Amino acid sequence: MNMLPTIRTGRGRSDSQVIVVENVSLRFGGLAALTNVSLDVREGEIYSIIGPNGAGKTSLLNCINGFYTPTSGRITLGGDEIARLSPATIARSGLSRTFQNLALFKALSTIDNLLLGRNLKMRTNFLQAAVFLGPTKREEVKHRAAVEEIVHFLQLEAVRDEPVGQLPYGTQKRIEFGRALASEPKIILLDEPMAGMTQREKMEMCDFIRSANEMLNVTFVLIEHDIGVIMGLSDRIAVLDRGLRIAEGTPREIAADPAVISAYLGVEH
Ligand SMILES: Nc1ncnc2c1ncn2[C@@H]1O[C@H](COP(=O)(O)OP(=O)(O)OP(=O)(O)O)[C@@H](O)[C@H]1O
Repeated sequence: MNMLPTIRTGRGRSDSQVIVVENVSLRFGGLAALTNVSLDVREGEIYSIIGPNGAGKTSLLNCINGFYTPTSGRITLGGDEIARLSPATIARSGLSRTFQNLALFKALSTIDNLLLGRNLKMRTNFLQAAVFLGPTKREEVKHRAAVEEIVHFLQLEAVRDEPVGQLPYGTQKRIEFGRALASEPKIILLDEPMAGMTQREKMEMCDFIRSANEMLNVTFVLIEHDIGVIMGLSDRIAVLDRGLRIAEGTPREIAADPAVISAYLGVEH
C-alpha cells in the first residue's frame, strides 16, 4: 500500500452516499433480526451503529458485507446493488471488515497476518508468492513494502515478527485492524474494535481510526458499546433496538433523542 503519497490534510467527507441500506429485513425462522432498516453512509464518514445486545447490529454488518442475504430490501455500495453478491465479490469492490471475536492466525507473525490481508491485491496466490518465482518475487517485494507501511502506521514495529497469539489482546485487535487496512479498502466495517480494551488502548485505537479516516480517506462503519468513545469518534450514529432503526443523527442529536434515551439507556420519560 502506497500510504504516504495518499496522505491527506483534510477529511474527505462528502454528501456522496457510499452505502445505502433500504428497507432491509432479515428473519431467522420466526425471529425478526432486522425489520425495514434504512440508512445511508456518506463518503469519508465515521458512522456508528449502536443499540442494546441483540438489537441486530452485527446482523446488519453481515448483510452489508454479504455474509447474510436480507430477506427483503436493498443494499447498494457506490450505487451498485450488493445484497445478493458473495462476501468475496463485495470485498473486491473495496469493502473490508473486522470481527467481534478476533479472527487472526495465531501461530503466524504480525507481518504474515498482514500479508494475508493483501490476498485480494495479489495476482498470484499466497502459496506461489511464497516460492519466489519470477514476477511473483517482484510482487512479493511490493506487498511486503505495503505491509511494512501498515506496521509503521499502526506502530507495530516491536511485534512485527512475533506470533500474534502471544501478544496482548489490545495489540491483536490493532493487528486485525491492520489486516483490514492491508487490502486498501475504501470502506471498513469494524465490529466492536475496542471490545475488551483498556481505556488507554481504546484511545489509541480511536486515534488510528481517525488517522486512517483523515489520511487514507477510509470510510468507517463501526459497532461499539462504549458510548463515550462513540460520541467522540462518530460523525453520525444509527440506533437499533430490537431490529428497528429507531434514530439516526449526529452525536448531539442522538444524545438528546428521547426515543434513544428511553430505549437504549433505559431511562423513563
Ligand atoms: N445466524 C443466526 N441464526 C439465528 N439467529 C441469529 C443469527 N444471527 C443473529 N441472530 C439473532 O438475531 C438477533 C440480532 O443479533 P445480532 O448479533 O445481530 O445483535 P447485536 O445487536 O449485534 O448484538 P450484540 O450487541 O450482543 O452483539 C439476536 O436475537 C440473535 O440471536
